Amino acid sequence: MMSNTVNSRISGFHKMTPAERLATVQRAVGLDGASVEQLGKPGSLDLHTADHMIENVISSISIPIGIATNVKVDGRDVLVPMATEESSVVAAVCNSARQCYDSGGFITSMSGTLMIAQIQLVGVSDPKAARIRILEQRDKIEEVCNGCDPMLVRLGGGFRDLEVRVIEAEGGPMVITHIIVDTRDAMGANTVNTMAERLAPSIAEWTGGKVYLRILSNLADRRLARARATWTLDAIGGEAVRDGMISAYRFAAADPYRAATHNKGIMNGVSAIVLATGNDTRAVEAGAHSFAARSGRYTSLSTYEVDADGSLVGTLEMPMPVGLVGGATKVHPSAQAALKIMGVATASELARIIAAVGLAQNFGALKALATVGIQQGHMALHAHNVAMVVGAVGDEVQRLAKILVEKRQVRQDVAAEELARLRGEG
Ligand SMILES: CC(C)(COP(=O)([O-])OP(=O)([O-])OC[C@H]1O[C@@H](n2cnc3c(N)ncnc32)[C@H](O)[C@@H]1OP(=O)([O-])[O-])[C@@H](O)C(=O)NCCC(=O)NCCSC(=O)C[C@@](C)(O)CC(=O)[O-]
Ligand SMILES: NC(=O)C1=CN([C@@H]2O[C@H](COP(=O)(O)OP(=O)(O)OC[C@H]3O[C@@H](n4cnc5c(N)ncnc54)[C@H](OP(=O)(O)O)[C@@H]3O)[C@@H](O)[C@H]2O)C=CC1
Repeated sequence: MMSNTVNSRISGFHKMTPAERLATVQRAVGLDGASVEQLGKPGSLDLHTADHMIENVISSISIPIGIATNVKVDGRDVLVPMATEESSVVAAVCNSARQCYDSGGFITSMSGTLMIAQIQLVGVSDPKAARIRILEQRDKIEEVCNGCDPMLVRLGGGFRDLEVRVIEAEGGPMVITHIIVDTRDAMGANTVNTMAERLAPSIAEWTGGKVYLRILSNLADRRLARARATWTLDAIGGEAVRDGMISAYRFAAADPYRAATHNKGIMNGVSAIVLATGNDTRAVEAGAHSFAARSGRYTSLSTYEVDADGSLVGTLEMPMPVGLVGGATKVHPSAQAALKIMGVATASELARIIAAVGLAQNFGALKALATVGIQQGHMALHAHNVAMVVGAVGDEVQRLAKILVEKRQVRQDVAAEELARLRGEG
């Protein structure tokens, strides 16, 4: 990890103004003036940069970046930037991380930074022999792949392994070659796609078949990020809360209808950091859901158990193909600033923080669901959005949201009536 030492335990951070929060983060991590200025601009992506990122640009949309406090990962406090449009997501992470801070925070690990590219071969009469013929060429394949990206090889990455599978598909067997590549600090899609395209003509030549697709697999199961945390009974409020949360997990483990929502909750945290760092949200989401279905039955990405002391232990394991270079990560100035706030030096460190936050997010939702219900906390924060939808401005937003929460009626019709009353029109 990079060397900035930070204390993520910041009580009442949510009560500050955005400018005060930015100043607090600046002080906490020693953020440079240019990054502070960048994050402080009203719209933080200039049109020139935007115009070179994607096609047909007319503007850019701003999504709020919130800071998750109280997060400790592998003994290091970290302030985590999260880009999300959904209220209560950031608050939930702060609250969950606070409850495991004193029991060690999050312990994380990573299986590696390996990505898989697939080459699809059809039209071979002897697919089993074709498979062996491709495997015989391992040295040649390694040479071709590494020849595509000498820079990556210099950085310690490059070709690592070869797998060839014969799959039964409609219309006959297909021979699917997997090249497994260490892409280091890049997510690696472009890197491995180049290798697969370069290799494809040789595969056709060695086998006499026809190659169609040459593309990475988003089921990045050689790039798993893992996190675990312990929540003591004192921290979470007793056995009944713990047992309710375990039951909630077991529900998700057993039922795909529930697992989809359970995993959506995990992705609230995961996608928010992936987006804040300019990484590919769709790639991580596709990996998460395909990994959740790897046994043939869609299930929970996280687990919850009771340890020998009676505490609640949560774990999360999921593909985390994110990078610090490549794609938009280096291009988007806010993504660069987000990385500086976290003080990460490698893609693996980023992936591990994301896994920790995914677990925190899941814990927060399960705890609310197993106790008071999701609406109490979520709707209290969502009330601000409802207030703005009906036209509240300035301090009306806070005042109207408070009235809606007190009335336990966070609804637009009620908000409109109450706003009129506030303005003395009703
Ligand atoms: C919302 C809370 C945190 C309130 O929880 P609370 O216990 O009422 O909070 P509190 O006022 O006692 O404050 C405790 C701490 O929470 C944090 N906190 C408290 N308020 C804020 C705030 N405004 N902004 C930032 N942080 C906040 C903060 O860390 C604070 O400590 P302090 O700083 O005061 O020392 C809680 O009810 C919660 O975690 N709820 C879950 C919310 C959630 O999961 N939202 C996601 C959207 S719903 C969804 O999409 C997914 C879902 C639910 O369907 C997934 C699933 O089904 O599994
Ligand atoms: N299905 C999917 O998910 C797909 C996703 N994508 C997109 O691909 C992009 C990501 O591809 P990616 O390959 O990461 O991007 P890039 O090709 O932009 O960047 C990777 C390259 O950066 C260079 N590099 C510099 N420093 C490092 C380092 N420390 N570690 C590793 N590489 C380094 C490498 O060599 P060199 O300098 O020689 O290039 C490497 O090949 C994203 O935008 C994603 O949206 C694209 C297609 C499909």
